[in-house]
Amino acid sequence: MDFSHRISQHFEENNNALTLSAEQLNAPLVTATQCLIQALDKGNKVLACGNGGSAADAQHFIAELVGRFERERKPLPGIALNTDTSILTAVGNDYGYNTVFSRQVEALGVSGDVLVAITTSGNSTNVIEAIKVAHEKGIRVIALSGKKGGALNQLLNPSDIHLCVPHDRTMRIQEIHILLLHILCDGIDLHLLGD
Ligand SMILES: O=C(CO)[C@@H](O)[C@H](O)[C@H](O)[C@H](O)COP(=O)(O)O
Ligand SMILES: [Zn+2]
Repeated sequence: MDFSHRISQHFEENNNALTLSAEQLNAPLVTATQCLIQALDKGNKVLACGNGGSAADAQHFIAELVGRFERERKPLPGIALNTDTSILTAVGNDYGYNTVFSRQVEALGVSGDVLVAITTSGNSTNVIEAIKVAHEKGIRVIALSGKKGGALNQLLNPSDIHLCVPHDRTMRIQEIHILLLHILCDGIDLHLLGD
């Protein structure tokens, strides 16, 4: 078994995906950074959700808002919708798994908030349902996806922001999603604290 060759292939594939993402996602990342800054400056909050690895990414991002990123600053308001097991099990059990995020957007979201919706396929129904409720409530959506965006292409509004990683493998998409979220954190800190 040639592990060494396979490992090299992972690095090379990641590198190629990263180069393409840098070319394609700079402009939407600027818009996403401005969207978050605008909401936070007005006192609004950030909601985030995703499944599996994307659930980890959502809570990682929110921890960097509420806690801190690289430098000391005030805590920023955000809630990861995939972290409360009582809500997830009650809503999942009583209303179905497809509603576990949308019901929380309904309960917690207000106009002017931002929903960071993370799905590598663009097709997870519970994330899609959360986006639909966000639209109903005047909540702007920053969607992180891959695999050409899936159902998000039909669903997102012109005022939403789509950060679609140009790759088809879930792991490569997730690796770049965490970079994108760190770039957004850095943009917020740059606005609040300067260079
Ligand atoms: O992390 C991984 C695979 O790398 C998995 O846990 C993965 O996140 C799960 O299969 C998710 O359910 C995939 O959902 P999505 O990205 O298509 O919305
Ligand atoms: Zn993963």
